[in-house]
Amino acid sequence: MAYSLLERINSPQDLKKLPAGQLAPLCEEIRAFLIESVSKTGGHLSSNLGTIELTVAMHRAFTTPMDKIVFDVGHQCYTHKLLTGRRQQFDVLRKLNGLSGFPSPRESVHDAFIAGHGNTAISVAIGMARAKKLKNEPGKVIALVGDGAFTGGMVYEGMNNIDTLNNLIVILNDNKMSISKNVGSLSRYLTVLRTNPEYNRAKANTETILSAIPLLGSPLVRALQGGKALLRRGLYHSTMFEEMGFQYLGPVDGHDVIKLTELFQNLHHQTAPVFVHAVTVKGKGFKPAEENPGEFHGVSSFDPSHALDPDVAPAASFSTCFGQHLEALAESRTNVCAITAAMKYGTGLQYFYRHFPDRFFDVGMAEQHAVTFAAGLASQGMLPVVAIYSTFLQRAYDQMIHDVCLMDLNVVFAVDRAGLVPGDGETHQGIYDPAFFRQIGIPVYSPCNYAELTYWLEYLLDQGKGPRAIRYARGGEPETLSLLGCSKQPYDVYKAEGPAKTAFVTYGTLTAEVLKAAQLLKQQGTDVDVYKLVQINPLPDGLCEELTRYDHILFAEECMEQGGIGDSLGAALSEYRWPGHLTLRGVHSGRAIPHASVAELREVLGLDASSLANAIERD
Ligand SMILES: Cc1ncc(C[n+]2csc(CCOP(=O)(O)OP(=O)(O)O)c2C)c(N)n1
Ligand SMILES: CC(=O)[C@@H](O)[C@H](O)COP(=O)(O)O
Ligand SMILES: [Mg+2]
Repeated sequence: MAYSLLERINSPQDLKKLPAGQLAPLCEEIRAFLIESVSKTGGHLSSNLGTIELTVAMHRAFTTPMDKIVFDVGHQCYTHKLLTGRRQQFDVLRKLNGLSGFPSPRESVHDAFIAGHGNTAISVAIGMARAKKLKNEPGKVIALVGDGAFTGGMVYEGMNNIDTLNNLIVILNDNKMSISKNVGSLSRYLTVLRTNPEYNRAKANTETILSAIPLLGSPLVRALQGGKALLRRGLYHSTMFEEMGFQYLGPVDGHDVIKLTELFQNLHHQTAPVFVHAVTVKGKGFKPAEENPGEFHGVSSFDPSHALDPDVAPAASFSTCFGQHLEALAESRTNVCAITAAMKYGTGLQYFYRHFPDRFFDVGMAEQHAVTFAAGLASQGMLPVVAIYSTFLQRAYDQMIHDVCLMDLNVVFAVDRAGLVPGDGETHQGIYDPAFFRQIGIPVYSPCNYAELTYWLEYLLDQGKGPRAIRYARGGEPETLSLLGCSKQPYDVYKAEGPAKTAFVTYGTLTAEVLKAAQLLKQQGTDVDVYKLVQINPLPDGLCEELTRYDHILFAEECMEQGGIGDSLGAALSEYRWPGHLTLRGVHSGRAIPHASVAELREVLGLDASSLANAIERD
């Protein structure tokens, strides 16, 4: 398809030169381009289709990089990237050395701040706006935040600190969706704002009447927004956002690019922090995505003419295996509850939800609350299973210590996306949890295939006591690991044919690479025994004694090396005054992990079979 207008936009300045009458046609071209391109590369689709007009209007009314546009989560930044000179890179979206799927200041001066985890944009924007004030710098800071992101507590911490920053603009992109339908009282409140005529009519009239009076209008409007809450409340229902110090404008049509542009251009005269409530449709303009925005939130490549069938069962994966087995276990274990932080389908909990809706809790993008909520449940005898991606669990570090461990409460952490993940890049890697669980003292189990996940999940529910974690990779089990069957012991040894003075030690799906490395070494005449751990913290009893018989041990893990499980093995072996040589292979801090396939990431990090085999040869 020809994109005659879009091809004329190679910088934000080009957009400003476009006649106003061509803005809506440009948005349609962007929409068609995104459907065509993302259907080939995969990526985030429905969120980006829903923010095209908002983004065009922002770049029409504001001037980056002087004005800062801060995206919350950042998965909806594709139009922003198209308008800032990166159209030609979309064929390598989320690919090694290609375009990131999230904002990245390393990629462009127009990307104000990195993003990937939600609820951060308002805090970032306040910091930037305050810095502009302190440095007496011109320019606005605009935070684009979704309604799903508004279910996270940090958003309220930020709004509590907006003070009188009249260079701050928060745009709420309200599409009633998180990844699945948005949840909680905030979502219900936004529905009132969208539909209650009191907010719609009274607000618009009051603002229009008052700001139409040139001099009197603005001081009076200022007074309404400022301390004169009683006066304001006498005039109309004030919104939660006004009570926090914003001038609230909305709800406005988030797809009317002309009106949005006019609104944003008027904000150059703002006298207070402004909150724009935009209403959009997630998946706008692509019928299958409009009808099923959750299915099209994150997509792999697909044929746009044959939309995904939402009733088709998801492919087998660790998440599906976890979700289906937890559902089965919960039948007789009536104290088991399941908690997700806005990732019902991502964690496979849709099965539990359909069977036990009363014991299922989607708390929104609120991982800290999820963990402490679980602690509250456990303190009263329930057995909560908290299913959170490794990367998102990072933000509940204190809650795990303070609210779960100090009282030794019965909480099971189901840590999904544990290890390297493709596509999402540096903000989403599941590489820190073994180190922080080890530091906190939470037992961790790492099944390498579905059979082990099934066995050890049941074990942890029935035998475990206090906080405990089971972690598993994104996607499906490697064929070679499925063939290993289920290790019902804390660790297993796969002996070489001949006597071995070298051992590989590893856990999880990286075992597939390690077994391949052992094969490569065998072909070169070197026998290596392979130890596969399931219980990784604390190290299993008897492991260290057994390992002291080797001269050389290579420990490989798809996690941070510093503080990782290899570290704990090193410490344990030194207590045995083991004279041998330990080689650690993991992820090193300070190394940005690019967006790429897991196989490519393992090569980049030296965790692929040949690198591991060479590590033995070399050392
Ligand atoms: C802290 C955190 N938890 C969970 C996620 C996973 N996640 C990515 S996008 C998303 C939903 C975002 O909804 P919203 O902010 O409304 O944006 P929309 O996709 O509707 O445009 C979630 C839960 C995340 N990125 N960060
Ligand atoms: C943007 C975001 O954080 C989520 O959409 C995340 O990309 C989901 O990851 P999975 O694709 O592994 O479920
Ligand atoms: Mg949303």
